[in-house]
Order: sequence, then structure tokens, then C-alpha cells
Amino acid sequence: MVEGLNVERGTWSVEKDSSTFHVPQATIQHALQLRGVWLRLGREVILRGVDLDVPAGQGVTLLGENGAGKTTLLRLLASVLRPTRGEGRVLGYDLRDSRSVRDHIHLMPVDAGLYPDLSCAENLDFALKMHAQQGDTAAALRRVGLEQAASRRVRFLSAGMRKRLALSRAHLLARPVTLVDEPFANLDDAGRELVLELFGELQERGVTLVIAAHEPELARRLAPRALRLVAGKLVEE
Ligand SMILES: Nc1ncnc2c1ncn2[C@@H]1O[C@H](COP(=O)(O)OP(=O)(O)OP(=O)(O)O)[C@@H](O)[C@H]1O
Repeated sequence: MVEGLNVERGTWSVEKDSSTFHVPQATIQHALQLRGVWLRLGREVILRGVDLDVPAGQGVTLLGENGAGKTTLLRLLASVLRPTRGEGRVLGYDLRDSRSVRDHIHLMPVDAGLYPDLSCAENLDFALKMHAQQGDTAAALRRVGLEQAASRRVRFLSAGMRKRLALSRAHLLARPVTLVDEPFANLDDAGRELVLELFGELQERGVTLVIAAHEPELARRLAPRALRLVAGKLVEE
């Protein structure tokens, strides 16, 4: 599958098998759109009327105190959680159409979201298979310094190594919308540089990035627009 943002035509094109289809024209203006989104989890109301417009290809840093709702918002954008009220679109697809949304999005969760009983290489192979993509997993592991751990099961990796593997997967998949939860956590200095380098490459390819982080100075090097979750609402910094 070959994907890319066609800036002139203002569409994401997706070539799969020999057919090419285009996401609706409206998506060039807004890769992500939320209107009046409320979200309740249990007794707690986490989001209180969130509006959001993210143009395709834009990088957004999502800030907020512990418990502000950053992870929750990323999960909602990835169509893992449904709004209690309000609506949203991802590349023109309604958030309720979770299959289409998940086809175009990748969420790199804070805990890396890997399969603990699969090896590093198997985790990457599986991710590629799920998206009907192909890629050089050995090169991908080498890029993040995990070539010696290729056949090691994820449950035996350190937290930083897991983060590197999750980073490698996000880079390999290069989904049109990539949501990243605390990419810098657990990483050494070289690992943080790798995050900047690999997500920087995704941005150059037109990927829309949303990065939730507690390191605004680092995240904003990738994603200059900063939004802060305060009392369940998004505020431009
Ligand atoms: N499954 C759940 N059920 C009930 N409440 C939840 C659930 N998941 C998260 N919450 C609550 O939602 C609120 C927001 O949590 P969230 O993880 O989105 O915050 P965050 O901004 O990502 O925090 P941090 O910076 O600490 O990672 C918290 O009060 C949390 O307790």
C-alpha cells in the first residue's frame, strides 16, 4: 500500500492493490475535527465540550496536568472511546465509523501497547500484517538500536526498549494520522533524539501528528501548535 498527502489536490490518496481511492475533499482542511465533545468515564466527566480543528499534516502538542484527560482524548480520536455527546471526524470519517478511522490512524499508547509474548520482530510483522502493509522489520529494529533483541520476547524488554519498539512500529506504519502518548517517557537522551528524528520524518511525509507530552520544549520541536486541556476543555497556548 502506498499513501501520501497530495497537497495540490488536497486529498490523501491510498493505493491498495491496483485501486486508488481518495478520502473526501474536506479532509485536507481538517484531518481531525471535534465539535462539542463531552466524555464521561464512570462518574467523572473528563471532556466538557471540546472543539478541535487540526489541518492535515499539522503537528499538535497536547499538554495538561496529570489526569487532565490527554490519554482519554487520544483514545477518543482513535475511536477506542465514544463521545458521550458531540461528534467528530478523522480524515473525513465519522468517529462512530471506527473501522474506517482505525484503518487510517495509529495510536502509540503510553505503555507502548505491544504483545508481550511476541518477539520484537513478530510485533512489527504483526502490525504490518494488520494494515496489509509491507516493510523491512530488520532495518526498522536496527534504526532504533534493537537489532540484538529482534527475537527476544517483549515481556523481557526494559521500559525504554519497549518504547523504542513502539516508536519503530509507529514509524514503520506511518499512518496518515499518528497519535502519540508520552513518547519521551522512559527514554535516554539518544532515545529522545530518535523520537525527534523518526516522527520528524513522518511529518515530512505529511502525517498529522498529535503528541501528548509533559516535555513541551521537546514535543513542540515536532509539533509546534500547542493545545492544553484545562478543566475538560482545549485551550490554545
Ligand atoms: N477507564 C476509566 N474509567 C474511569 N475513569 C478513567 C478511566 N480512564 C481514565 N480515567 C480518568 O480520566 C481522567 C483523565 O485521565 P487521562 O489518563 O486521560 O489523563 P492524562 O491527562 O493522560 O494524565 P497523565 O498526564 O497522568 O497521563 C483521570 O481522572 C482518570 O482517573
